[in-house]
Amino acid sequence: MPRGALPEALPAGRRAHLRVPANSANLGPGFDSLGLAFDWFDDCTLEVLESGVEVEVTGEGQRFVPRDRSHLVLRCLDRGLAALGARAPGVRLIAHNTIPHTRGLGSSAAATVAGLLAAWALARPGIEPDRQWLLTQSNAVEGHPDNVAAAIFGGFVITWVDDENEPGAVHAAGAPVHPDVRVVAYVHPEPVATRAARKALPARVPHDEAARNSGRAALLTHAMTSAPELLHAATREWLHQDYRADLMPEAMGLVRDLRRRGFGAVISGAGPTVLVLTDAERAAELDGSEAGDFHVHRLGIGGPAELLA
Ligand SMILES: Nc1ncnc2c1ncn2[C@@H]1O[C@H](COP(=O)(O)OP(=O)(O)O)[C@@H](O)[C@H]1O
Ligand SMILES: N[C@@H](CCOP(=O)(O)O)C(=O)O
Repeated sequence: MPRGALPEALPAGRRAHLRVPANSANLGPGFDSLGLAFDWFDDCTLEVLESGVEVEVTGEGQRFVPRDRSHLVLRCLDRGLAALGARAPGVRLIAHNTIPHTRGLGSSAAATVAGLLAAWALARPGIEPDRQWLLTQSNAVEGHPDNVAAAIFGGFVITWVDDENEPGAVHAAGAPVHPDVRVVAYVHPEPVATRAARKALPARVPHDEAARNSGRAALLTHAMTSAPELLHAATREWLHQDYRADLMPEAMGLVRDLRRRGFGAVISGAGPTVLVLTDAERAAELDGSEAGDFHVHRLGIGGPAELLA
C-alpha cells in the first residue's frame, strides 16, 4: 500500500471459511525448526460486517477465549488485513475448535494461521494464498517458525531463519513422510503455556550436547522420510525437554518409560502432550495400557491450512 494511503474498507458480506491443522513442533531434536501437521483441524468462518464484532466459539477454549477483537484469530486477521492494505469495519467469527489449548499441539499457531489466511482470502478474493507471506507474518506473531510452517504447508516441514544475506527471513522446506511412520499422541489433562515453557530454557547449552543434538536432527529427517526403524535413535535430544521437565513431570515420566521400551517418544512442542513417532509394527504394541491419565489419539499426517469457501 502506498505510504499515507488509507486501508480499503472491505465490503460487508465477504466471507472466508477455512480449516487449519493441529501440529507438533520440535519432534525431539528439531527445537524451533521441525514441525509435523496432523489430520485434526480447527474450522473457522469469518465474515465482514458493517460494524461491530461477533464471536461464536464452540469446542476447545470456548470458556476462555475473548469475544472481542483481542481474540487471537481476530488479532491476526487485523494484522494480515493491515499488511494487505485493507480493513474490516466489523467482523463475525464462527470458530469450531477441536485442537486442545496449551497442550503442545499448536493451537495458537493454528489460530494465528487461521486469522492470516482469512485476511488473505478477504483482501485478495480468488487469488491463491501466498504461503511464504503467511509464513513470514505468522512467524512474526508466534516467534518461532516450526508450528506455523506445519500448519501452513501441512506434512513434515524443516524450517530455518536466514542470518546471512537476508537476516530474519524465514523459510520452510517440506519432506515426504514415509508411509510406515505412525504417530500416537498422549494428551495430558493439565495445560502448560508455551510462554512459561520457553522461560525454562537456558541461554547457552554445552557444545558437545549441541553437536550430539545436530546429529540426531539430521538423522530424524532421514528416519521420517526413509527409515522409520531409526525413529527411536533419531528422536533423542539435548536442547529443551530436560530443562522443562519440572513443568511436566508426568509427561517426562511417560517419555522415559516409552523410550526405555524402544519407542521414539518426545514431548510435543512445549508440552505436556507426549508424541510417539514409530513404525506400523511397533505402533500395534501401544494398546493404551501405558497411557495413565493421558488421552490417546492415533493421528494421521495432515494437509495444509486450506480455504473451504
Ligand atoms: N483457536 C483459538 N482461538 C483463540 N485463542 C487461541 C486459540 N488457540 C489458542 N489460542 C490462544 O493460545 C493459547 C495457547 O497457546 P500456547 O500456550 O502456545 O499453546 P499451544 O501449544 O496450544 O499452541 C491459548 O491459551 C489461547 O490464549
Ligand atoms: N519450538 C517451540 C514449539 C512450541 O509449540 P507449542 O505447540 O507448544 O506452542 C517450543 O518448544 O517452545
